[in-house]
Amino acid sequence: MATWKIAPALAAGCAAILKPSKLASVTCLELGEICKEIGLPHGVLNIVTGLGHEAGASLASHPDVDKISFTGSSATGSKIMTTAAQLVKPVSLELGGKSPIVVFEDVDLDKVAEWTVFGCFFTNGQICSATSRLIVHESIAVEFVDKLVKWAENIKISDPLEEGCRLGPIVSEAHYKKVLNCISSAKSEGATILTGGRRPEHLKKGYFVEPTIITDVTTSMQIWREEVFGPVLAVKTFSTEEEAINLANDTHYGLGSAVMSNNLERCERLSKALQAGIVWINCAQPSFIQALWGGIKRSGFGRELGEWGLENYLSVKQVTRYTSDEPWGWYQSPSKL
Ligand SMILES: NC(=O)c1ccc[n+]([C@@H]2O[C@H](COP(=O)([O-])OP(=O)(O)OC[C@H]3O[C@@H](n4cnc5c(N)ncnc54)[C@H](O)[C@@H]3O)[C@@H](O)[C@H]2O)c1
Ligand SMILES: NCCCC=O
Repeated sequence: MATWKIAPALAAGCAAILKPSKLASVTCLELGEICKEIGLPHGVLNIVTGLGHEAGASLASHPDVDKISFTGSSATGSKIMTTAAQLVKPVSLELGGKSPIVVFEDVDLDKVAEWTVFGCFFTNGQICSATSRLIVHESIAVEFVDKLVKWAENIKISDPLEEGCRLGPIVSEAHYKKVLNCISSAKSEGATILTGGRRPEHLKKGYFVEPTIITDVTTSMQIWREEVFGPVLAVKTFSTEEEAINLANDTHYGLGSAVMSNNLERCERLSKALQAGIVWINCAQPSFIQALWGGIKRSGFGRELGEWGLENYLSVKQVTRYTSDEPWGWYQSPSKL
């Protein structure tokens, strides 16, 4: 995702400093090597590794950094915005989400089961736009959720270097514990873990969590409201389109959303009604370099990718040249007195 920022920044003529996550610095350093190989002039792209509260915070508050483009959690985004405000520094923020996937009763259940599983469990749910809140029509809920459980239990969980792996480990020990904690809080609040919720039996080490589906969820539960950033799907049912929209929008996030229905007029209505920066119709997660990316509400602001991504690093300047031979004439000339 670093290239979502670096490519348009360099194309717009800016020099850039990339500060990767401490958990994912190596690929960014490799990107630096590639830039050297292709002859990018020294100093145009600078990569500073380090801890967020040290390296990240220092960059955010540095008077020579003219613009901050941040991808990360809403909590850190808020800190960065506070820091940047001191110097009236522009920011664009790509933050967290708790994205809904709304499934109507007229769909092909198997096709939509695969999209639902992919939308939430792809890269272990460690995607900002993971469609982690399933809102399914009550008339198909039992059959659909039953299928989801079968799809989830069929996912190959293994060392990501193993052939056919579709779910690897969580990024760190701390995050692994956070994911398990979210699941146990849901349980203690009265939700039901239909499948998953623990380490797979065949993997004795590594931060693996089985794909998890949770029902009997209420809208006040943490599992419905807060981002897990792990392979955890929370399920609620609806009876009318209006109820589905209200459930989908009842969140302080607004990044992704998906609607699954064979009625394209209904999809169109929902794509307008859903309060999110991204709407997928009859799919979830495919993203394209030409199509804008970004959220509303606490998922942030600003858009990356496509021509919108370039605008983050451009500043429009007004230049006015006076072309008339006539004087301006607002004041009376003293020579005429
Ligand atoms: N909207 C998007 O496009 C998008 C994409 C990917 C991830 N995300 C979000 O990112 C989060 C997961 O990533 P994470 O765990 O790395 O997030 P994080 O907020 O913990 O860290 C993100 C970055 O901020 C830095 N940082 C931490 N404290 C800082 C501070 N005080 N000042 C400046 N920088 C600081 C970290 O070092 C890291 O590089 C999730 O919430 C996810 O939804 C959003
Ligand atoms: N497919 C893009 C995902 C970006 C957020 O994590």
